[in-house]
Amino acid sequence: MNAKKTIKDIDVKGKRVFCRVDFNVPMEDGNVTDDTRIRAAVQTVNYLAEQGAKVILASHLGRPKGEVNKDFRLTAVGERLAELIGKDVKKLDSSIGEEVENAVSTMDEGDIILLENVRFHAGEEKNDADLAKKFAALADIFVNDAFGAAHRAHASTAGIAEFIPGVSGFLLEKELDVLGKALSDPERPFTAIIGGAKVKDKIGVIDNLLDNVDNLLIGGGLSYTFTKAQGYETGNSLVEEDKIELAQSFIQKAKEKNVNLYLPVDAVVADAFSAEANVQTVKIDSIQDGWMGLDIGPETAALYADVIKKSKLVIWNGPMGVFEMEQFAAGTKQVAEAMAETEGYTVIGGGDSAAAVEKFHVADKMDHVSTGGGASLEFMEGKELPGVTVLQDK
Ligand SMILES: Nc1ncnc2c1ncn2[C@@H]1O[C@H](COP(=O)(O)OP(=O)(O)O)[C@@H](O)[C@H]1O
Ligand SMILES: O=C(OP(=O)(O)O)[C@H](O)COP(=O)(O)O
Repeated sequence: MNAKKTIKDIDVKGKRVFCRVDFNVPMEDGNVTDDTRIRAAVQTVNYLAEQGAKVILASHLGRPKGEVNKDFRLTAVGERLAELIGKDVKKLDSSIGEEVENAVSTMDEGDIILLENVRFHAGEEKNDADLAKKFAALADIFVNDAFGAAHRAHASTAGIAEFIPGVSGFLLEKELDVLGKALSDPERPFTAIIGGAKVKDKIGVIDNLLDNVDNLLIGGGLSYTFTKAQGYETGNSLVEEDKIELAQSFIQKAKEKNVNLYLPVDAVVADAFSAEANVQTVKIDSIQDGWMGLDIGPETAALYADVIKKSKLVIWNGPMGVFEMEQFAAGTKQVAEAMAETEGYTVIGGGDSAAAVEKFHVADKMDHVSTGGGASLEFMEGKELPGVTVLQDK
């Protein structure tokens, strides 16, 4: 991938800048529970404002499926950003239309506006040209600093650059630099840990990882599709039925490639997806009807911790369990602590994984906490990231 122009390479003074950030942060009861991604954007936002740009920030939050949904408004995010930068952030209730055009037309140099969730428009995820054109009409320059969403070809991450010139922000530049260096000639043993709940997004990544890594550890919601592929029952656990065969083929490929593929040997199961559920620890071949796996078991966690501590490079994306609930947090905590202890170079990717290492107070022990989960995985696979491809070459 060619080096891309950054905000340092252009003059932004007096210009209207449409700056796409990834403020898709974990929320609970309308409050931001982890502000890692907001803090990660501060450098770019401050720089643009200090240079005298008119800063128009845009982000998605969650997956509201193209409709306005009050649970996915960016209001609390804007408030948190304002606290962090110590400047006013004018939060709007829409991302296109008259309110937005009027607000932009009265901006002074250094002013900051935060648009409403761009995914309230169905055209965003469809990369609709009309919507992209409307975003572009608000600004003179497109700055992409949304590394976490750079693997999405959406109207505000990619389409917009068809109409106005695009450059990268500091966060996007740093992520590409650090991840690129770690992976260009990986230190070995090289271990990848994949978990979380976005099974469809992540399972495909495994194919390419099997060409590169020495050890692959699978946990989280993703692991039960593999459990099923091993021929065991999974009760009510998260399983993508149409990916079972693919999981079987990965088990085979790992053998052929001499990759150590580690799958859970035990699980913490519950009779409901709830912090108050009844819970027990079972061997992986003994998940009963009516129970669901919500964390890796202690034997699995110990095994994974041991592999991590012996690795020279470890990348981790996706929690090992529903760590937000105390009863299902132990597996993720143990993996996080092993990551903190290993002498190997450690990279964490993903909004929830970053939140997990924050929660367990080990974020500062990691070599790099990436703001992108899917994005860092796709980058590691060597895939082009649409949000990067559209930017101007140096
Ligand atoms: N066994 C499981 N069943 C259901 N959800 C799970 C399970 N394990 C982890 N999760 C959930 O996965 C979510 C994170 O998944 P994902 O978005 O893929 O990770 P990231 O944001 O780090 O890329 C967490 O909110 C966690 O509660
Ligand atoms: O949280 C994100 O990705 P991640 O869970 O892979 O880290 C990004 O904001 C992208 O969100 P999306 O996966 O709904 O497109």
